[in-house]
Amino acid sequence: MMDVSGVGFPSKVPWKKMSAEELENQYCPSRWVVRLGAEEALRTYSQIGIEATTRARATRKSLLHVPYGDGEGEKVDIYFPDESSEGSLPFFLFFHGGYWQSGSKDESAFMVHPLTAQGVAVVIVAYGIAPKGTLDHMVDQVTRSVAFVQKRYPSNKGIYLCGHSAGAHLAAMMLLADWTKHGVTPNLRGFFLVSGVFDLEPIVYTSQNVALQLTLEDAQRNSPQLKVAQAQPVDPTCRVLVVVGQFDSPEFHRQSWEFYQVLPVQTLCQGEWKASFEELHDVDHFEIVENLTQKDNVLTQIILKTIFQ
Ligand SMILES: Nc1ccccc1C(=O)C[C@H](N)C(=O)O
Repeated sequence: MMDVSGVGFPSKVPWKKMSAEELENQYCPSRWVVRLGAEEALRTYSQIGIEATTRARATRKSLLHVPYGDGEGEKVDIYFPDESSEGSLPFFLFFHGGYWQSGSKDESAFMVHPLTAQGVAVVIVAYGIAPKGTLDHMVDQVTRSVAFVQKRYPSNKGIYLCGHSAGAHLAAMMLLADWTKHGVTPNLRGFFLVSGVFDLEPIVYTSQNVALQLTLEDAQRNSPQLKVAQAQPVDPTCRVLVVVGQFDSPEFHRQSWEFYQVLPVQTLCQGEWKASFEELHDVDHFEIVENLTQKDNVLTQIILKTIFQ
């Protein structure tokens, strides 16, 4: 593709100059894991997710497979702190990753133990992955899951959305949601966008698109990178944290940094979101979430501080 940036200036869209192999590589997070081989990294990730979920279900008060809609698979698992009054709590919703085509709520309860121990209710959200589900439908499902939590727990102490990888994209799309047609305005107080993809155009040219079947128009319509500057701010004190792992690929770093740059942040008194950007030291695309099983982990602590500030 042609470089229109001019000689001597780095292209604003470096991926357009990449070979197909390089683009594929940049958007394959497991190939950037340094501590393990790619396949072993994916296996370990799912194993840690399954163990955390098994533990959460065995030790925490929970409501499992609660429907948030009539569609197949439109379910959430809700985990509560011990001896809590069910409604008056901060709610932390997690949207799993896996390029909108893998992963499930049943292996994604990473953060349940440390967050519920501190008095936070954790909701792990399932959505209909590709090739069965389309991206537009996933965005609609996630929107309905957030509205569902607000309707079920109207006295909540804040709703916090966290997504990883493709799930961070889905969470970011909630900055653009039109809540009026859902009959409720969720009490959104924070977004934790972990190693996300916010401009979907490059994905169209990778093997991920075999299952996704995104057209360029689908990708643009679903790119918060292109839309968020025009979005209505949610709540003046709502926090948006964009975070990426040190060992994430350069394209993943660019995705997070550029999304942070277009967030309409500015100052609190102008009524816009308080945003911050963090590169987490010494973690890759998978460890960044695996470590949420630990209470002393940096990101766990950032999440707790944000919720209880
Ligand atoms: N399973 C995941 C869970 C979370 C986030 C990404 C993935 C991926 O599999 C990404 C891609 N297929 C990879 O091999 O890196």
